Amino acid sequence: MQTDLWDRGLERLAAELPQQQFNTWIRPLPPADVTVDGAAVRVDLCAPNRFKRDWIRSQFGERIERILSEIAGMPVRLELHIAGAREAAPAPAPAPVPAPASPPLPAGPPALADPAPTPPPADTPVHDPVQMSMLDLPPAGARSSATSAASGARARTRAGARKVAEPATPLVLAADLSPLAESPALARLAADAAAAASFISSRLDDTPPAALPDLPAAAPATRTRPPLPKPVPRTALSEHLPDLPDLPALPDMDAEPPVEPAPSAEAPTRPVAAAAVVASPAAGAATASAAPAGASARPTDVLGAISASAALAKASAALARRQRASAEDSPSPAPAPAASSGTSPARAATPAPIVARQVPPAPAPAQAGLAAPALLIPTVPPPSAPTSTRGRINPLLTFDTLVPGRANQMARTAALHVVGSPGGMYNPLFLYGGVGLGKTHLIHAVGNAMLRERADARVLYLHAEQFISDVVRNYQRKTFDELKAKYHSLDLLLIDDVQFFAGKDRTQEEFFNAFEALVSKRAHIVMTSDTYPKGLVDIDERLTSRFDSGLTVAIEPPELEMRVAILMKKAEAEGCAMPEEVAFFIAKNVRANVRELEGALRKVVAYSRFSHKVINIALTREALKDLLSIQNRQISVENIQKTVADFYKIKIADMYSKKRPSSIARPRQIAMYLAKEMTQKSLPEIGELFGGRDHTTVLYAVRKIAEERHKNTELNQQLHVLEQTLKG
Ligand SMILES: Nc1ncnc2c1ncn2[C@@H]1O[C@H](COP(=O)(O)OP(=O)(O)OP(=O)(O)O)[C@@H](O)[C@H]1O
Repeated sequence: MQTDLWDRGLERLAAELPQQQFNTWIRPLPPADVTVDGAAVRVDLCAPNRFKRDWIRSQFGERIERILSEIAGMPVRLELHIAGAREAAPAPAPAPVPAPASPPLPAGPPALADPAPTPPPADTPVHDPVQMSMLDLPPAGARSSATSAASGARARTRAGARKVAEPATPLVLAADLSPLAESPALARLAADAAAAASFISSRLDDTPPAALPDLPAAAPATRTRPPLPKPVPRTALSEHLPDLPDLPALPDMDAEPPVEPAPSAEAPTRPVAAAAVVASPAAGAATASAAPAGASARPTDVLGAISASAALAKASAALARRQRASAEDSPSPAPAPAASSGTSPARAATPAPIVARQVPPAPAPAQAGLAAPALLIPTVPPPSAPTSTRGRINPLLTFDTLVPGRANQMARTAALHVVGSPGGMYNPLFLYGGVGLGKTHLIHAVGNAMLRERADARVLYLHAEQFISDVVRNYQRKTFDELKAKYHSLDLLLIDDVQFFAGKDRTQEEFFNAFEALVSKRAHIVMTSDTYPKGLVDIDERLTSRFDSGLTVAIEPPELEMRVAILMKKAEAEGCAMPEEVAFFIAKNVRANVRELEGALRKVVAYSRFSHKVINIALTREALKDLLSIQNRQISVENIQKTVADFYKIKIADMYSKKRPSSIARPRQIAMYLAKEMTQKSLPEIGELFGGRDHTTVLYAVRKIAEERHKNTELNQQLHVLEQTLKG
């Protein structure tokens, strides 16, 4: 009966876990060994490395055991091993191991937890083919293929094993943590895992203690391992450089911004938050232009070169803003002669009333998948690039280059739906979320996909500030018909950061008119904002209620797996060898948003190139030391307690008190959650700092808030605010 226990368990896990988590952690595991004793079952599972073993144990151990127990109809004990270690030394007969509920591991200084307990030698980049498979995540519906892949190799059943007397769960989940106590950082990791183990075991206390089996001493596992997937080939980006899509020429930085000051004072005054369209290529160009300089520099110049690179990135962002402002003079696609004139196309162009776009010739199949994200653009395009046909849509920001994950799953699905049936459901589509989470990328992806579907579609992307500028200019020139003709005739309007309309009455009026005109003729509108419609301030309710009338979807900060996948994908496109543990290290320490992840990756790559050293944890730690030390300095549990107490208007003392009314207990749970998310403290350490609470209380709070965050928009918003406040 137990022969297919693991396969059936896989099916349940595939159904219960978010797809990306399943694909990242569970699917690549080789089939488990199942050993049955009359009263209980033991399942032996191998993870490819220690990091994964510990992560799977702490994050999924309890769930796996529960699911398998339900399927088996008897208690199931999960044993997790490191693949190589287990194969090299067949498991001896398990001896009873005492399992302290919370091992007394040393509390270390607030250093960074290193997710890879044993970093490889500096010159040995490690590529885990299993992990690399993340880069090629299957589409929705792949669960069945995932499980059927696993069903090729059946879990085996062994019967007749003798029984053991000790309770199994604490033993299994707390086992094998001792090596982690070697360093304080690892000790904290171990403490967390042990705390999780203890918590899990406490929840499974009603399992009959004598019901679990021991294994026969001479029964080493034999298993059929499916061949590991081949590592994704790392193609040098330079091979494809000539084939990269053309990008807009960069404007003259010294030129004055073209938008004239408006008497109505409605002209944009705030700095543009989302400059992705042009900023990203520019930032990429900045990195690239720093590289040759750095390449010829002495290794001692590395830090200077990196700051130069950062300065260049900043300059290019400013330049991008200029470029966007310049585009105000040419809100419509420039006529071809102007675009190819070799001067700044934005300046040469004359505003045209209708925005019509055409897809440029599709790249050859070999390059189609290469659409490199912004980080990876290594060169400035020639000024004669034919930009006019694409207008403001960045051809690099496509669905192909957008890594999917739980954080953007809904938004991405909705966006694909818009492409599939524009003007149909979900109109308008309102995407919101914190900075750098991919909102701009996603609406460009919609634009690109739409143009690919319908070359003659009239599609316009613009930042809200560009719309404001347009309104101001037409107001000054009294050319409202032009404005109407331009916007009301679109098939798809993609407008970024609509929170910038705040307080701009005339702009809101015009946008309202455009909105009504477009929706009534079944043209589609996709908007982004930093908050949900009802959270927008100083925007007329008749607009915000319309924003909310289609589909409103949040984009969340990416979870660990997604951050790793993004890093691996961007590094791969860069043609750079990124060991998996380095990706984990960066992803664990840079959590805020994708833009920061990109920045961290860019630094590491530059550091490696300038110093001619291979990328490993030590180099990464060195390259990111400023970033990491700032994080450590700024975010302490005390800081979190104070910030949360201020936010919810309770006393700081309530963070340590035993009071239980929900007006106090809830902020306290939120503070515990943030402490776990934003610091390197272990659960017991956090419990101690919250008035000596047990680690299980902290774990409960962390899970509760994490789960609720996905369902409760208001809580999610509050957490965003708190996180941004804490990050400064
Ligand atoms: N899921 C993802 N996969 C790959 N790249 C991503 C993803 N999400 C974001 N990025 C990249 O991160 C960078 C920032 O994304 P983007 O500009 O779209 O963020 P945003 O949400 O619009 O931020 P802001 O609110 O500051 O404008 C871009 O280079 C984008 O390509």
